[in-house]
This record gives sequence, structure tokens and C-alpha cells, in this order.
Amino acid sequence: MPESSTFQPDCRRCPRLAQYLDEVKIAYPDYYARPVPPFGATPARLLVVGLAPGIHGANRTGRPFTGDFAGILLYQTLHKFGLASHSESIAHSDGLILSNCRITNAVKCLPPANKPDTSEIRQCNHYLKNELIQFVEQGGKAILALGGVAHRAIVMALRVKSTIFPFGHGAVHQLDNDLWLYDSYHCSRYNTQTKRLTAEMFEQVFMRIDEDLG
Ligand SMILES: O=c1cc[nH]c(=O)[nH]1
Repeated sequence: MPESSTFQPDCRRCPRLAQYLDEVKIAYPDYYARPVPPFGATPARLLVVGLAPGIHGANRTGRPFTGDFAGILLYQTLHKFGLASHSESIAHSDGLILSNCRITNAVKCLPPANKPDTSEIRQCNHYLKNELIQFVEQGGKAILALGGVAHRAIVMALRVKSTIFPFGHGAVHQLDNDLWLYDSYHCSRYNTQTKRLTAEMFEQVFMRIDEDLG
């Protein structure tokens, strides 16, 4: 199982991802094109875990879910539930503040075709594990997995059994006395445009978290 380590902004542990980021930086010199750090409040009661930076979103702006389609529904919903100061997340310098909430990704680097390899998810799990440890130590109560990859990365980092805690949209898993894992389909363009995930479905997940956090 991976050990935990603090996020390294210059990490190049995954050769395929490091090389891809080098190529993307050449194609788009203005893009951030580095491992994207978590964003938000510390301490926080809610930790939202996404998949990985999108090429023209977090990979461009350097902030999770910022500047691309996947962030639209997420930040709108966070704003609706009083967790974000604005309903849109446009750029690193837009002044947006998260309250009681943090956002991170299972994989910190942009993967080709949005698909990290299992070995890359495992390698990056060092960082997620460290973030989860800090989150729990500082009183964090609710983890929201956006999609199955994020769910399995969380389960891996916390060393709990994925057979006991399978991913399912709307599922709520009690991981510990005071630690809960909530699942939602990922708020990707594909999922929202095909209506696999509607705004109502996403809000219901947040409503449940809101009720449980009290
Ligand atoms: O999972 C995702 C998707 C888009 N942007 C992110 O930061 N994470």
C-alpha cells in the first residue's frame, strides 16, 4: 500500500504523465501544465475528490475544476449550499473562496485521454492519503467521491475494503465513527449532457451531506 507524502508541486514520479505534461506545455506555453494542488479551506468539513485535471480546465488554470465544463455544475452547487463564494470558477485569480470545503483530485497530473493508468492512481495515492489524514485530523467529516475512480482511490488511501464499500451514485458509506464517504457520478460534460447526472441528482447528494453535517 502506498505511504503518505505531502503534495510535491514538481512531482515527476509517473514517467508517462510527466512526459505528457512536457508535450502539453510545448503546445500550450501559457498553461499551468504541472501537478495541480488541492484548493479550499483548511480545516474543512467536506473534501470533494475528483478524477484528474482536465486539459483546458485545471491543467490550464492550476486550480481543480476551474475553467472547464466539469466545474460548472460543481461550483454552482457548492455556491448553492454556501460552500463557495461564487457560482463560477474561472481562474486562479478570480477571488473565489471555499468555506468548510476543499477540492482535490485522485490524480494530480493531466492524464492522456482523461484516463490515468492504475499504476498512476496508485503512485498519486501517496498524496491523496496525506490529504485525507490531514483532513480527518483537522475534524473533516464528509468525503465526496466524484466518480468511481475517485471512490476507489479514496478507499485505497484509507485501506478500507472496496468490496464492503462499492461505488454507487447516491451511496453513503460510514467509514469510521465520524467519517462518511458519499458517492456521486462525476460532473463531467459527458455525464451531464447525457443526463446520467442531472443538477437535481447532484443537489440531492449535497442535500444529504448538508443534513448529515448539520
Ligand atoms: O475530475 C476533474 C475534472 C476536471 N477537473 C478537475 O480538476 N478534476
